[in-house]
Amino acid sequence: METARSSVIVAIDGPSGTGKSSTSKAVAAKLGLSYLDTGAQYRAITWWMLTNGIDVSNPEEIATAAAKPVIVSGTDPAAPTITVDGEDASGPIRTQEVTSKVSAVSAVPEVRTLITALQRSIAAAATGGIVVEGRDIGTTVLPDADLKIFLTASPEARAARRSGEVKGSDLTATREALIKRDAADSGRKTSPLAKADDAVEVDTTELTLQQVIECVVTLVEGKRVAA
Ligand SMILES: Nc1ncnc2c1ncn2[C@@H]1O[C@H](COP(=O)(O)OP(=O)(O)OP(=O)(O)O)[C@@H](O)[C@H]1O
Ligand SMILES: Nc1ccn([C@H]2C[C@H](O)[C@@H](COP(=O)(O)O)O2)c(=O)n1
Repeated sequence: METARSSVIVAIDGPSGTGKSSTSKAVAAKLGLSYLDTGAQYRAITWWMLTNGIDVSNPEEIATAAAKPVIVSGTDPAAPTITVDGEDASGPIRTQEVTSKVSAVSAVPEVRTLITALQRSIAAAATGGIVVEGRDIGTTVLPDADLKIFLTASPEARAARRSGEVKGSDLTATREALIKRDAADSGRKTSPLAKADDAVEVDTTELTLQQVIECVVTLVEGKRVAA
């Protein structure tokens, strides 16, 4: 007999610009789930390091400072928030400077241990279910997630999407920057960007955002009704 499950944990991973945030937020809002942007947490710790004079080219210095900032994520998909030591960090974490340094900071094992523990505690507290998006959610953070999705798209499509967000941006430079960041995120030793063996891969290159959202909603609904 099929029974409705009260909560579901969804892990959505993939490279930069594949649509993880847009899709995860929309799916969570539509299904009444919480939402966690784990990239925002790595950006937040990177921003704290930069504003506190930490040399982000020095992994030992990063490791020593990693436990100092207090990072708090709000999980309402309609208004996700992120604060560092009580200060709203949602704007500063999106600067070019943070984007260019976040891969180096997030590769430090001590940083990953702390942020992973934070992510697991947030997921455990979300008793109504949650969509968690990032790079290592299905492989490392929540290996027992009910549903794992790995979004992909061609570098050209991803660069075009990102360029569309910033007026006058250079498409080639945008493409090179995201390929470089993906290579760093995939090549690090500790919990690299990777598809979990049991993840469903969705290539979004030729899909509209609405089509991706509908596809993921269908997959989640399938999991919400337990066999
Ligand atoms: N299928 C799609 N078709 C067209 N545009 C899309 C699609 N999916 C997402 N976008 C757009 O692409 C941009 C990047 O999407 P989004 O921020 O959700 O990606 P992401 O995977 O979370 O990226 P990052 O990992 O860098 O944060 C946004 O402007 C979004 O509206
Ligand atoms: N689970 C995660 C999420 C993010 N990161 C790192 C690697 C990304 O380049 C960076 C920023 O993420 P974005 O905001 O672009 O989604 O954070 C990670 O290592 N693990």
